[in-house]
Amino acid sequence: MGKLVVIIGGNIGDRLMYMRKASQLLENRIGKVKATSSIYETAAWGGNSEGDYLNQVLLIESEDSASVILEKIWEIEALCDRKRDTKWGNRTMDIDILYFGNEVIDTPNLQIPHPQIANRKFVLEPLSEIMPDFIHPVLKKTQTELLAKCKDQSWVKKYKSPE
Ligand SMILES: Nc1nc2c(c(=O)[nH]1)N=C(CO)CN2
Repeated sequence: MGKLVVIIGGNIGDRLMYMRKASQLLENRIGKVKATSSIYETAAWGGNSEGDYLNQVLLIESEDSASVILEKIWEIEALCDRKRDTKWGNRTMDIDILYFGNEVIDTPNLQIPHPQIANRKFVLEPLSEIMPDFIHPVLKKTQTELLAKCKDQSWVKKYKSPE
């Protein structure tokens, strides 16, 4: 059983609906969701996005290998109306693997831990909420320590659902 940590998010369409749909599909196809962060509203990171994102981190127990998980994630993104898109462009749903236990994987289409974790507040804020003491298997720092050292100035705030 591997502890999979993913971040889900999107910035176009009915953002909350896509977050719920993605969580449900992750649970049905990949494994039981053990913990979820709050949903955060976050400034678009990178040059090509227009609207603000919703983001959430999920901890999932899975029996699949990392490569099987990646294929399932691509299917789930497609079911959430994800179109072929530009790097860092607008999207209805993006699912990124952040950690898979203490595994370190470095292949062209899969890098675990995700190489940008330490640079992104929209990732470290929800990670610190649900697993503050988890030690990054390469950087050897906790999520709280990484957040404290992160230089990203973009805003990240808890999202209050309109309903
Ligand atoms: N705040 C935020 N910005 C992004 C995000 C995201 O999930 N959140 N995803 C992107 C696609 O790689 C590009 N920029």
